[in-house]
Order: sequence, then C-alpha cells, then structure tokens
Amino acid sequence: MLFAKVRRSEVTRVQEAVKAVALCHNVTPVYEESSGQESRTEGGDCDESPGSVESQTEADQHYWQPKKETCVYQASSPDEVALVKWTEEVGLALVRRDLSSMHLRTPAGMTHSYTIMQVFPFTSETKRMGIILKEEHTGEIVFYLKGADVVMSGIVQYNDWLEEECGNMAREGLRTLVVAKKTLTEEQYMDFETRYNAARMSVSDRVARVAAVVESLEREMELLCVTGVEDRLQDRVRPTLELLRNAGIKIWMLTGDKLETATCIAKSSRLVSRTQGLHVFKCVVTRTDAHLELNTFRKKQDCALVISGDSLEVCLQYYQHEFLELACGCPAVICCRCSPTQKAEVVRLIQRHTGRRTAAVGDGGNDVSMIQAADAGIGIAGREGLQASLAADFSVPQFSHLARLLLVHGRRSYKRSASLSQFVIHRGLIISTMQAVFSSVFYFSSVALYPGFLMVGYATLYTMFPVFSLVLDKDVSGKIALTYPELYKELSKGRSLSFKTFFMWVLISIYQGGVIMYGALVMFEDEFIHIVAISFTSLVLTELIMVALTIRTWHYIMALAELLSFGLYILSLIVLKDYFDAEFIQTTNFLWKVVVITLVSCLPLYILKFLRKKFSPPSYSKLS
Ligand SMILES: Nc1ncnc2c1ncn2[C@@H]1O[C@H](COP(=O)(O)OP(=O)(O)OP(=O)(O)O)[C@@H](O)[C@H]1O
Ligand SMILES: [Mg+2]
Repeated sequence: MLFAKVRRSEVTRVQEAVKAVALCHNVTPVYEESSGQESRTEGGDCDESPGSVESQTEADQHYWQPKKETCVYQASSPDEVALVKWTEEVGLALVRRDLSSMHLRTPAGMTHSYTIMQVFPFTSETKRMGIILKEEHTGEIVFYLKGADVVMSGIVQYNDWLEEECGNMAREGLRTLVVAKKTLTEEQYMDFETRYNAARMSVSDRVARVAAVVESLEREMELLCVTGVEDRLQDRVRPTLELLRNAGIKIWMLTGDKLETATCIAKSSRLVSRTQGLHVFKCVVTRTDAHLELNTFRKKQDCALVISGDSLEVCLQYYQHEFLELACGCPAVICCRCSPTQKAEVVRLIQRHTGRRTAAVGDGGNDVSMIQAADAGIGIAGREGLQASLAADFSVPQFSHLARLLLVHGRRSYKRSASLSQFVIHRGLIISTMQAVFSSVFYFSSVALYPGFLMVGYATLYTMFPVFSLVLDKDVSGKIALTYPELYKELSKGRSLSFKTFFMWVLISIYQGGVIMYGALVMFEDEFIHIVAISFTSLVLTELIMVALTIRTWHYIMALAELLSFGLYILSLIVLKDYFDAEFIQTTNFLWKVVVITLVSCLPLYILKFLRKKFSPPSYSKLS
C-alpha cells in the first residue's frame, strides 16, 4: 500500500517535470513540407491579444490531422530546442504554438491546450525565463520558471539535492537548467496581473518595477527537475585552439555558463591542457577576500585561471591593475557566469591594460556587445541565430575557420596593407623630392618640374596598377601559414609597419628622388631641355622596378599590371609630343642615360635586399 503510494507520487512527479519542460520555453514548431520548400510559422509574429483563440478552431483541426510535413522546432536557444525534442521523444510533443496558446499531444493521442497568460522572456541578466499558463481543460493556472541554478536555488523550496546534482551534471560538461513550478489560484493571478500591468504602465523605473512584480511571484516554488544538455564542441575546435595558441594569441573564454561546465569545456577543448594547473578563484565578496585570493593566485605559476563573473567584478573594483596583470600573464583565463555587459567590459579592459589588439568570437546574442567592443569582432553563424554574425566584422560558419581567417587572411592582409601604404608614401615622396631638388637648384623658384598631364599620369596610369597589384602579394602559401603558426607570431612585433620601416621608405624615396634629379641635372648640362624626358622616364621605371623588387610571389595580374603601365608609358612617349621631343627619345644617348640613372637609383637597393636575404633571411623565405 505504502509502496504503491510512493511509486505513484514518483510517477506523477516525473510527469509533472516532463510537462514543465514541454511547456516552459520559447520554442515554436514550424511545419515544413516534405519537399523542404515551404515553411509555415504559427503565430510568432502576429500581434494577437491573449485569449482570442476561437477563430482558430478551423485551422487547429487542419493542423491536428496527421500530415506528411516534418516538424522543425525554432528557438533562439538550441538548449530549449533540445529539451522540447526530448519531451517529444518521451511522448509529450509540442504540436502547435502561437502567441496565445500552446498545444501538447500526449502519448494517448489526446491534445492538451494551454492558454499563455504571460511570458517572461529569458535575459542574460535574470538568467531565467518564466511562463504562466492556464490549462484549458481544468482551468488550472500554473507558473513555470526555468533558469540557471544560481538564481533558481534562491527561488525554490528548500531541498538538499539541487546543488549537488547540478554540480555533478556540470562536471560532465552539461549545461544545466533548473525547472520549478507554482500553482496559482484565480485570485492570486488576478492580483498579480493588476500589479504587473500597473508596473508596465508606470512612467519611471519601469524595468525595475516590472522586475519587482515578477519577483514577488518567484517565491517558494516547487522544484521539479534539473535538466542537462550536452553542449557539443564543433568540429576541430581543439586543433584550432592549439594553432591559435602557438600563433601567440592569448585566449580568454568568456561564458555565461556555470563554473563547472565552463571548466569541463575548457578541458575538453584543451584550452587548458590536462597537465596544466587550474586555479579556481574562490568566490570573493569583500576587498580583503579579493586581496587574499589574489595573493594565493600570485604564488602559482603557469596556471590557468577560472573566475566567476561576480568575483571578477569585485576584483576589478578594488584591484583592477593587479588582477589584469596576473590574468594577462596566465596561459588561459576562463570567466564564467559573465553577463553580456561584463564580457564587453573585459574586452575593453584588456585593450586598455595591454594596448594589444583584441578579437572577440561569439555565436549568440549575448556575445554581441563583446563582439562590438573588440577590435575585430568575429561572429559564428550557427544554431543560436544570426545576431552575433550580423553584429560582427567577420562572419564564419565554423569555429575552426578562425585559424584560416587569422593565420592566413589576417596575416596577409596586414602584410599587404603595410606594403601598399608604404609604397603609396614612397610614390608620393619620390616625386616631391625631385621637385624640391629642382626648385632649390633654381633658387627656389616655383616652377613645376613636370607639366600638366605628366603629373596626373604619374599618379594614375603609369604607376597605379603595379602599386595596387601589391594587394595580391603573398609571402607564403596558405598551407604553410597554417602549418607554421609561428609565422603569425612574428607579426605581433609589428615589424612590417613601424617607425623604422617608415623612415626606411622615406630615406629610400629621398635617395632615389635625389639620384634621379641630380643625375639628370649633371648628365644633361648641355641638353637641359630634355631633362623632363630623361628624369620622368627614370622615375617611372624606378617605380615599376621597385614594385617588382617588393613582390614576393608573382601573380599573373601583377605581371599584367607592370606590362600595362610600361606599355602605356611608351605609348605616351610617342603620343604626347608636347612633352617629349620625338627625335631625342629615339637616340641611344637618351637610352643609356636613362638606364644609368635608373640603375644608380635601384641597384643599391637590390643589392641591399639581396644581401639581407642571404645573411638574415626572414622566416617566411626559409619556409617557401
Ligand atoms: N532559454 C533559457 N531559459 C532559461 N534559462 C536559460 C536559458 N538560456 C540560458 N539560460 C541560463 O542562463 C545562463 C546564462 O545564459 P547566457 O545566454 O548568458 O550564457 P550561456 O548561453 O550559458 O553561455 P555562452 O555565453 O557560452 O553562450 C545559462 O547558463 C543558463 O543557466
Ligand atoms: Mg548562449
């Protein structure tokens, strides 16, 4: 007798729990035709007031007939989808949902309808979501609440197993949610509704007041169950993280998850290797606690840090500098139970403290603020929707694509921007130097060295294509860049674009400009009138040769650009009779002088480059 009673209550409790999981969520079933073309959402975006369900009876019947369509669950949270799928598997399927109602199909084939009275959506701040439903059959009003264990443990009635069970699941890497319920009487609900509506109407402090009213309901709730959803890692996360680490990138993991889950994921993704120490920062509340904890942590070496959002806040409040100093020295940092604003704040602090570039990678809506705060925001378009990838600077479909994005494209882009920008400076400065030399020789008169179209042509037709084709340059192939992440590490020293390289280019420009101009002046004392033809030809040739010297891997477009520019210049020599003396430029005199001047301006650089490659070759050249 007693046995039967216990058993029975157990069965009903399990039923209650499954029902709660099947009802407390924001999932909408969508039916897709088998062809996979059409999809139909129910409700969702139409703005109906709760209660207007009569008009749908016809549609309902249509829906409840067995059909060939396949049902897909749609929700912003993949966890919720997983849970609803599970309830369908155990027999309680969500067949239909709109703004005002929800329908479940029981294993016996019956349909239970529920009116949705209120929904309190999930936010990362409250870490829970709630729903108030009225069962149409019995008229019972139930408030279901589902959320993170930290918040739920204060809401549910006393029990001795919640914390332990959540911990157990989390240590296996499961993402846990606690589900609770509370039955409301009609009066209780009416009372709540009046207060809730009043709060929603209030002009000032609306958010806080609404939250207070909802909180008044969240007391002494009956604990139903704990769910654990496996958050499987995407493909190739482990090797990607390893590659990034070898590339000299410090990785911080910022998550809203529970400490144990986050630790487990950090281990399974090898963010923290098995042999590496892991320091779990104790929960601190006061300044002294934080001080002591920081001191304990300081003594450990080469140890990854795990810290919860609350403790992080305390540390940042009192010991911002010290904390960041220690954390930045860690091989990996894991911040759990972070709110979205906290994630963004951490990114900003790292930027400010280290002065380094940051990249934030995220896939969910709760990562948007951090993606926007970082120097490079990278969104992963995936199961959690598109919010992150829409807010990001770069969007990738898979975490593992990060390796290619950073190590190959990021690296190339940096190198290319560096060489392109410095070349543009060189191109402008060399001609300015020539003008300056020319003017100073003629007592600083303001006579333009090159007339009209030559100036325009220099900046455009004659040199533009080769210089811009530098954006196609590659020093090593993508495969090599991915095999040797150390290549990326070198970039962080900023050697491709620094004051040093800038002044090198300035020097080169001054040297070349000076050589060409003085050369032309010295060699042509007797034929001064040809100085334009000579110096300009040398100038264009120098520019083309310099581009050719800079290029590390020839692309056919680069060769084309060089030939095109050269061809166009030859053509203008013939066509622009106003600027060039047609007879003179056909003489060998002209030719050998141009060749000599160009050689003097370019050969030393070529020799220097050659020597440098020979005696201190850059690492990429050793690899290719
Ligand atoms: N749909 C939901 N309903 C109720 N509670 C939820 C829901 N989604 C998440 N939670 C709880 O709120 C916590 C914080 O969620 P949040 O979205 O900020 O981070 P997360 O999804 O756990 O982690 P990540 O930052 O890695 O995406 C979760 O750990 C979970 O306990
Ligand atoms: Mg999330």
